[in-house]
Amino acid sequence: MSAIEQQRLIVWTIAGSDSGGGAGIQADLLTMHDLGVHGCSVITANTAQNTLGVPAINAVSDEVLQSQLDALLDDLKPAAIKIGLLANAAQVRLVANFLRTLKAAGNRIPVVYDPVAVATSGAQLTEDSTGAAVLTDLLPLCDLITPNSVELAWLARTHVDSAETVLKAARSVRGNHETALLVTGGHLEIEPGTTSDLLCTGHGECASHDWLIGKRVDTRNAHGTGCTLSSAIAALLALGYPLKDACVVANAYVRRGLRLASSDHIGAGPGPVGHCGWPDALKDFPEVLLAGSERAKPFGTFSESGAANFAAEFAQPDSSRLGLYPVVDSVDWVEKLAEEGVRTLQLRIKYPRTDLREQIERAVAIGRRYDVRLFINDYWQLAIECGAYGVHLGQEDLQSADLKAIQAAGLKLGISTHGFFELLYAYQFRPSYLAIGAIYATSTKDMSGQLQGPQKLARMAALLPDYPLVAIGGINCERASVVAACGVGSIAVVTAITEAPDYREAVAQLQAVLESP
Ligand SMILES: Cc1ncc(COP(=O)(O)OP(=O)(O)O)c(N)n1
Ligand SMILES: Cc1nc(C(=O)O)sc1CCOP(=O)(O)O
Ligand SMILES: [Mg+2]
Repeated sequence: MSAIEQQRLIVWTIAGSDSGGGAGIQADLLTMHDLGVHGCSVITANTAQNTLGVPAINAVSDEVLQSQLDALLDDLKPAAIKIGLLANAAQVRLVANFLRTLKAAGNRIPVVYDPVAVATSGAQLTEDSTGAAVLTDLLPLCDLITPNSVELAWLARTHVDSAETVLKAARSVRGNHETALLVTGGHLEIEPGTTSDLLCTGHGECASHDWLIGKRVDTRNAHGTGCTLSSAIAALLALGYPLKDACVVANAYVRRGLRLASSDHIGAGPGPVGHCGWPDALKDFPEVLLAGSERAKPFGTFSESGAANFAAEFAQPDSSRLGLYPVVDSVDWVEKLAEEGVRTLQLRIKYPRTDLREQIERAVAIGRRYDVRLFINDYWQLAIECGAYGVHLGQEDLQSADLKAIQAAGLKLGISTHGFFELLYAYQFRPSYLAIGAIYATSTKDMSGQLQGPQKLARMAALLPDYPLVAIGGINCERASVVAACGVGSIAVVTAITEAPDYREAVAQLQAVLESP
């Protein structure tokens, strides 16, 4: 094994072999390789199949299944596990016991289960009694399960044919478990020309759901999409992607595979989905449905209050490259940095005093005098009243702020995002800029669990090449050129300037990085 391969994270697939090479273990290993992890396989059944059907399942014995799991555990410990076809209830219980033992030993390994029950051809792939064992034994041990609507109906023992019935069935399958559920929408067309995946996450009071709407690709080469999606999610979880990010990137990976394999001819029946590398085109990514948009109506998530406050397409800044963007907590800093020729600034006051309005008024006046794009963090009403250039809001503010009022007043709007899911969500509002953070660990604010790093930043920036993008979090003079090379036109900093030994020197260095071609 080469040095590079030894550093690769290991992901297991516990699934059936597809002799036709389009789905099952074969699709899983192609996906894992494509996304940069090392795939190991535990074969549950040697299916005899081609693009026309599945003549035989050929489940392996419990001993054969167990021996593969034991061999891998001895030497090739996984960073994530994907489970696909389990041919009978005994296999479900065996795999569940294995996972239970792993967890009892203190292992925290993400598990994604794609409850393969019916092939795209319509062939039944698992014994009927398997569904009950899945719900009682396996589901509680999984982080995510990814049924399509047919498999969801099979698990929930109900009919699924609309957004409402998908949601109801998904809730009944999840019960009280923390296991997230992603219902893939390839079999059900809720909105013409699109696929709608339902992602249910959280637990108890925090339970929520999101619809991911993607362009439907007109192709018959869709064999193996479920296996590809679930193994892509497992690979991404192994690589440290949060669950929602892993789901939207995997969704795009599959759509890219469908799009690029659409003209292939492999076999006389539906050919395999392609495995075509990292998804770097926005058109392959799903849109995250917003509750206030008209589009939410057929999904039952439309609310009058959401609609009353929904606004998109905010005023664009004069340049998509906002340059150096210091974020400071006082009017003094606004003035000192404006004097240094900084063109974009944010006033971020986290401990407001009684003279907050006056501070904002003074900052706005300085901004006007020096022709600075001055954004006010959080206090959108005062920003409107004082005539600021713009407002910066966090994701959670999007529910409470009056977006229509911000838009009507002509203020620019910047929105914080942390990862692919939030980026896609915030992009629906078409704000004046999108901030991506935290790129590195920062002492200014607790961003643990939300660190992106330059590779993810570059991948996100590639999706929106012409959009005003701002990188923030832990960026200093040494790191600035790496960050700028990721494709953002602006870098926001707090301590790199406010705690610099010489702030003028820091401004000059950071500006030089951002202005160099
Ligand atoms: C440019 C920029 N990006 C992100 C943030 C963070 O904003 P938010 O999520 O609202 O968090 P607080 O700043 O309010 O703690 C920002 N301020 N500026
Ligand atoms: C205020 C803030 N927001 C972030 C985000 O990721 O949304 S990171 C951050 C702190 C930035 O401070 P510094 O430049 O000192 O690391
Ligand atoms: Mg804020």
